[in-house]
Amino acid sequence: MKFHTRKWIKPEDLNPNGTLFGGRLLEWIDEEAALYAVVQLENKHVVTKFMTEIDFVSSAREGDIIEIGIQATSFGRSSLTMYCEVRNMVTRETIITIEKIIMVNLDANGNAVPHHKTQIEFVRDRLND
Ligand SMILES: CCCCCCCCCCCCCCCC(=O)SCCNC(=O)CCNC(=O)[C@H](O)C(C)(C)COP(=O)(O)OP(=O)(O)OC[C@H]1O[C@@H](n2cnc3c(N)ncnc32)[C@H](O)[C@@H]1OP(=O)(O)O
Repeated sequence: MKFHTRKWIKPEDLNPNGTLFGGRLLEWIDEEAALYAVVQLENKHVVTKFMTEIDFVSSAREGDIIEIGIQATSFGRSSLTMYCEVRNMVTRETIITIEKIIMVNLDANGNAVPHHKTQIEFVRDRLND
Protein backbone atom coordinates (compact mmCIF):
# COMPACT_ATOMS: atom_id res chain seq x y z
CA MET A 1 0.00 0.00 0.00
CA LYS A 2 1.23 3.48 -0.83
CA PHE A 3 0.95 6.25 1.76
CA HIS A 4 0.45 9.24 -0.50
CA THR A 5 -0.69 11.93 1.90
CA ARG A 6 1.03 13.32 4.96
CA LYS A 7 -0.53 15.54 7.59
CA TRP A 8 1.16 17.53 10.30
CA ILE A 9 -0.94 17.61 13.47
CA LYS A 10 -1.63 21.20 14.51
CA PRO A 11 -3.41 22.68 17.57
CA GLU A 12 -6.69 23.07 15.63
CA ASP A 13 -6.72 19.29 14.97
CA LEU A 14 -6.78 18.33 18.65
CA ASN A 15 -9.61 17.21 20.93
CA PRO A 16 -9.87 18.41 24.57
CA ASN A 17 -7.59 15.53 25.61
CA GLY A 18 -4.80 17.00 23.49
CA THR A 19 -4.82 14.17 20.98
CA LEU A 20 -5.91 14.09 17.34
CA PHE A 21 -9.67 14.68 16.98
CA GLY A 22 -11.19 11.55 15.42
CA GLY A 23 -13.63 13.52 13.27
CA ARG A 24 -10.78 15.48 11.71
CA LEU A 25 -9.00 12.25 10.82
CA LEU A 26 -12.15 10.79 9.27
CA GLU A 27 -12.56 13.95 7.18
CA TRP A 28 -9.00 13.56 5.85
CA ILE A 29 -9.59 9.86 5.13
CA ASP A 30 -12.87 10.52 3.31
CA GLU A 31 -11.17 13.17 1.17
CA GLU A 32 -8.22 10.88 0.43
CA ALA A 33 -10.49 7.97 -0.50
CA ALA A 34 -12.61 10.24 -2.73
CA LEU A 35 -9.52 11.50 -4.57
CA TYR A 36 -8.22 7.95 -4.92
CA ALA A 37 -11.57 6.92 -6.44
CA VAL A 38 -11.65 9.97 -8.74
CA VAL A 39 -8.22 9.01 -10.12
CA GLN A 40 -8.96 5.29 -10.41
CA LEU A 41 -12.42 5.68 -11.93
CA GLU A 42 -11.47 8.74 -14.02
CA ASN A 43 -14.66 10.47 -12.90
CA LYS A 44 -15.01 13.39 -10.49
CA HIS A 45 -18.61 12.41 -9.63
CA VAL A 46 -18.09 9.88 -6.84
CA VAL A 47 -19.69 9.58 -3.41
CA THR A 48 -18.92 7.74 -0.23
CA LYS A 49 -21.49 4.97 0.17
CA PHE A 50 -20.30 2.81 3.03
CA MET A 51 -17.60 2.36 5.65
CA THR A 52 -17.01 -0.64 7.90
CA GLU A 53 -16.10 -0.38 11.56
CA ILE A 54 -13.42 2.12 12.37
CA ASP A 55 -10.70 0.95 14.73
CA PHE A 56 -8.75 3.75 16.41
CA VAL A 57 -5.70 1.69 17.40
CA SER A 58 -3.61 4.56 18.74
CA SER A 59 -3.59 8.34 18.67
CA ALA A 60 -1.44 11.20 17.45
CA ARG A 61 -0.31 14.34 19.24
CA GLU A 62 0.49 17.90 18.25
CA GLY A 63 3.58 18.00 16.06
CA ASP A 64 3.28 14.38 14.91
CA ILE A 65 3.32 13.65 11.20
CA ILE A 66 0.87 11.01 10.05
CA GLU A 67 0.45 9.41 6.67
CA ILE A 68 -2.70 8.09 5.03
CA GLY A 69 -2.67 4.95 2.91
CA ILE A 70 -5.49 3.81 0.64
CA GLN A 71 -5.55 0.70 -1.51
CA ALA A 72 -8.28 -0.53 -3.86
CA THR A 73 -9.31 -4.06 -2.90
CA SER A 74 -12.16 -4.73 -5.33
CA PHE A 75 -13.88 -3.20 -8.31
CA GLY A 76 -17.65 -3.69 -8.52
CA ARG A 77 -20.03 -2.59 -11.25
CA SER A 78 -20.40 1.00 -10.04
CA SER A 79 -18.52 0.70 -6.75
CA LEU A 80 -14.90 0.73 -5.69
CA THR A 81 -13.90 -0.87 -2.39
CA MET A 82 -10.79 0.36 -0.62
CA TYR A 83 -8.77 -0.48 2.47
CA CYS A 84 -7.34 2.34 4.58
CA GLU A 85 -4.54 2.52 7.11
CA VAL A 86 -3.21 5.64 8.82
CA ARG A 87 0.11 5.47 10.64
CA ASN A 88 2.64 7.65 12.41
CA MET A 89 5.24 8.49 9.78
CA VAL A 90 8.18 8.30 12.19
CA THR A 91 7.29 5.35 14.44
CA ARG A 92 5.17 3.49 11.81
CA GLU A 93 2.65 2.86 14.61
CA THR A 94 -0.84 2.24 13.23
CA ILE A 95 -3.35 4.91 14.21
CA ILE A 96 -6.45 3.65 12.44
CA THR A 97 -7.55 0.93 10.06
CA ILE A 98 -10.74 0.76 8.01
CA GLU A 99 -11.38 -2.58 6.31
CA LYS A 100 -13.76 -1.26 3.67
CA ILE A 101 -14.54 2.17 2.28
CA ILE A 102 -16.96 1.94 -0.63
CA MET A 103 -17.24 4.76 -3.14
CA VAL A 104 -19.84 4.78 -5.93
CA ASN A 105 -19.35 6.10 -9.44
CA LEU A 106 -22.12 8.50 -10.47
CA ASP A 107 -23.39 10.18 -13.60
CA ALA A 108 -24.03 13.92 -13.72
CA ASN A 109 -27.54 13.35 -12.28
CA GLY A 110 -26.25 11.51 -9.21
CA ASN A 111 -27.22 8.01 -10.36
CA ALA A 112 -24.91 5.03 -9.85
CA VAL A 113 -23.42 4.01 -13.20
CA PRO A 114 -20.87 1.36 -14.26
CA HIS A 115 -17.25 2.49 -14.22
CA HIS A 116 -15.92 -0.36 -16.41
CA LYS A 117 -12.72 -0.57 -14.35
CA THR A 118 -11.39 -3.92 -13.13
CA GLN A 119 -7.93 -3.26 -11.72
CA ILE A 120 -5.71 -0.60 -10.23
CA GLU A 121 -4.27 1.74 -12.83
CA PHE A 122 -1.28 4.02 -12.55
CA VAL A 123 -1.41 7.51 -13.98
CA ARG A 124 2.11 7.10 -15.45
CA ASP A 125 0.87 4.14 -17.55
CA ARG A 126 -2.08 6.16 -18.84
CA LEU A 127 0.34 8.89 -19.92
CA ASN A 128 2.36 6.30 -21.87
CA ASP A 129 -0.70 5.11 -23.82
C1 LIG B 1 -8.64 14.73 -12.73
C2 LIG B 1 -9.90 15.40 -12.36
C3 LIG B 1 -9.74 16.53 -11.40
C4 LIG B 1 -11.04 16.91 -10.76
C5 LIG B 1 -10.84 16.97 -9.32
C6 LIG B 1 -12.16 17.07 -8.64
C7 LIG B 1 -12.08 16.35 -7.38
C8 LIG B 1 -13.38 16.37 -6.78
C9 LIG B 1 -13.51 15.28 -5.82
C10 LIG B 1 -14.84 15.29 -5.29
C11 LIG B 1 -15.07 14.08 -4.49
C12 LIG B 1 -16.20 14.34 -3.63
C13 LIG B 1 -16.48 13.18 -2.76
C14 LIG B 1 -17.20 13.64 -1.59
C15 LIG B 1 -17.49 12.51 -0.67
C16 LIG B 1 -18.78 12.85 -0.01
O1 LIG B 1 -18.89 13.74 0.76
S1 LIG B 1 -20.13 11.94 -0.51
C17 LIG B 1 -21.42 12.46 0.58
C18 LIG B 1 -21.96 11.33 1.37
N1 LIG B 1 -22.53 10.32 0.51
C19 LIG B 1 -23.72 10.48 -0.08
O2 LIG B 1 -24.38 11.48 0.04
C20 LIG B 1 -24.23 9.31 -0.89
C21 LIG B 1 -25.76 9.21 -0.78
N2 LIG B 1 -26.22 7.99 -1.42
C22 LIG B 1 -26.61 7.98 -2.71
O3 LIG B 1 -26.65 8.99 -3.38
C23 LIG B 1 -27.04 6.66 -3.29
O4 LIG B 1 -27.12 5.69 -2.26
C24 LIG B 1 -26.02 6.14 -4.36
C25 LIG B 1 -24.56 6.24 -3.88
C26 LIG B 1 -26.20 6.95 -5.63
C27 LIG B 1 -26.25 4.67 -4.66
O5 LIG B 1 -27.59 4.54 -4.98
P1 LIG B 1 -28.25 3.08 -4.97
O6 LIG B 1 -29.66 3.23 -5.38
O7 LIG B 1 -27.92 2.37 -3.69
O8 LIG B 1 -27.47 2.40 -6.16
P2 LIG B 1 -27.20 0.89 -6.37
O9 LIG B 1 -27.03 0.72 -7.86
O10 LIG B 1 -28.20 0.02 -5.67
O11 LIG B 1 -25.80 0.64 -5.63
C28 LIG B 1 -24.64 1.23 -6.14
C29 LIG B 1 -23.46 0.43 -5.62
O12 LIG B 1 -23.36 0.62 -4.22
C30 LIG B 1 -23.32 -0.64 -3.57
N3 LIG B 1 -24.04 -0.52 -2.32
C31 LIG B 1 -25.28 -0.05 -2.16
N4 LIG B 1 -25.61 -0.07 -0.85
C32 LIG B 1 -24.53 -0.57 -0.19
C33 LIG B 1 -24.24 -0.83 1.17
N5 LIG B 1 -25.14 -0.59 2.13
N6 LIG B 1 -23.05 -1.31 1.48
C34 LIG B 1 -22.13 -1.58 0.53
N7 LIG B 1 -22.33 -1.34 -0.80
C35 LIG B 1 -23.53 -0.85 -1.13
C36 LIG B 1 -24.04 -1.61 -4.50
O13 LIG B 1 -23.62 -2.94 -4.26
C37 LIG B 1 -23.60 -1.07 -5.85
O14 LIG B 1 -22.30 -1.55 -6.15
P3 LIG B 1 -21.99 -2.27 -7.57
O15 LIG B 1 -22.57 -3.61 -7.52
O16 LIG B 1 -22.62 -1.42 -8.65
O17 LIG B 1 -20.50 -2.26 -7.71
